[in-house]
Amino acid sequence: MELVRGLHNLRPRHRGCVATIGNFDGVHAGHQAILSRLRAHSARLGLPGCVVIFEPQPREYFAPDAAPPRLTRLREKLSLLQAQGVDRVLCLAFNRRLRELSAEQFVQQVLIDGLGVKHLEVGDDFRFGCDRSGDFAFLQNSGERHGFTVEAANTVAESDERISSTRLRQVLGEGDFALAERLLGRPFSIAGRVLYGQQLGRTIGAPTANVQLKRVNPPLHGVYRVSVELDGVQLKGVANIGKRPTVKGDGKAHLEVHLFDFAGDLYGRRLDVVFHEKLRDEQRFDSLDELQAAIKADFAAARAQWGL
Ligand SMILES: Cc1cc2nc3c(=O)[nH]c(=O)nc-3n(C[C@H](O)[C@H](O)[C@H](O)COP(=O)(O)O)c2cc1C
Ligand SMILES: Nc1ncnc2c1ncn2[C@@H]1O[C@H](COP(=O)(O)OP(=O)(O)OP(=O)(O)O)[C@@H](O)[C@H]1O
Repeated sequence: MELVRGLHNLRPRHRGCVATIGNFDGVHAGHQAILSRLRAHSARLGLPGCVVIFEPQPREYFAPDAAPPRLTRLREKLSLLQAQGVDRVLCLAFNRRLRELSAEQFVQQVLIDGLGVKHLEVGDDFRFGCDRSGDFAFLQNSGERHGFTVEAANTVAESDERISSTRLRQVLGEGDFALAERLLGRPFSIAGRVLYGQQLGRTIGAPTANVQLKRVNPPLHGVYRVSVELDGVQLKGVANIGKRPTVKGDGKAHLEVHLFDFAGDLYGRRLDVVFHEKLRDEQRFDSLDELQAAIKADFAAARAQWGL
């Protein structure tokens, strides 16, 4: 899969493709349905399938402090899109210039001049352009004038409710990982590289791998039962996602994972942490002794659930 960052990096060889546009945060089952339509049209026309995404996502640009948590950061999103058979991703910086483009200018500059789109696949509720003025009817009309076809994919629902990134955030917030798995078509996980921590964990009997969380605002908070696949073996453990209010920290959210019956060195490795169950909220304890006792209880609870 090829990643093109910004319109200015598009070359004449990129012209001629089938495309879809959106945030695709989480690459959930609704997104996967669109991507499957994209693959079908790509095969029919013998043209590459291209996904246009934005970084930051529009709401992160408009309201950085009030934007919803990210389900997938760029790297995770790209690897999930690749796994869905996408040939090319055009990642556009969402900035003032982009936000000011009218729907008409967006079609002209991105779809026609940039990508030479022959078929566009969108969801039935898709809106774009300055003030979200471009909708399906607008796209169909543009297509007729510029020579591309447009198709609106049917809504994918679960229990009569539309699957969306927003719904996933809510379901994850409620700790319903079984439902999250149905909406995603895979278990929810967070991937990242293991960084050096403060080395305090081992002194309180809980050595942890500190997984780099590039998200300021993760979709989960608290203590969870988790697993990690390492060299083909499933390791079981517990994780805490939070600001660690008991110890002096940097005020940012951290993801720390303790794996049971494991003593290897994980520094520098990429882990994909799969979440299975929420055990409790993160708390501020008055002493390290109390924190240590709580962590010990978390370990016991998770081990019991895992049958270890
Ligand atoms: C299972 C588990 C539960 C945790 N719960 C809390 C908590 O409720 N409150 C808190 O302040 N920190 C909590 N922590 C984070 C610890 O404060 C942290 O692991 C410890 O400070 C070690 O940090 P270090 O690995 O950077 O040295 C938890 C960690 C684990 C592994
Ligand atoms: N459940 C679904 N069924 C069909 N199409 C969908 C579904 N969810 C999203 N899409 C389509 O996938 C494309 C990308 O969607 P996008 O990520 O922007 O929205 P979303 O998942 O609904 O997120 P949000 O909850 O933030 O609105 C859009 O064309 C959208 O209409």
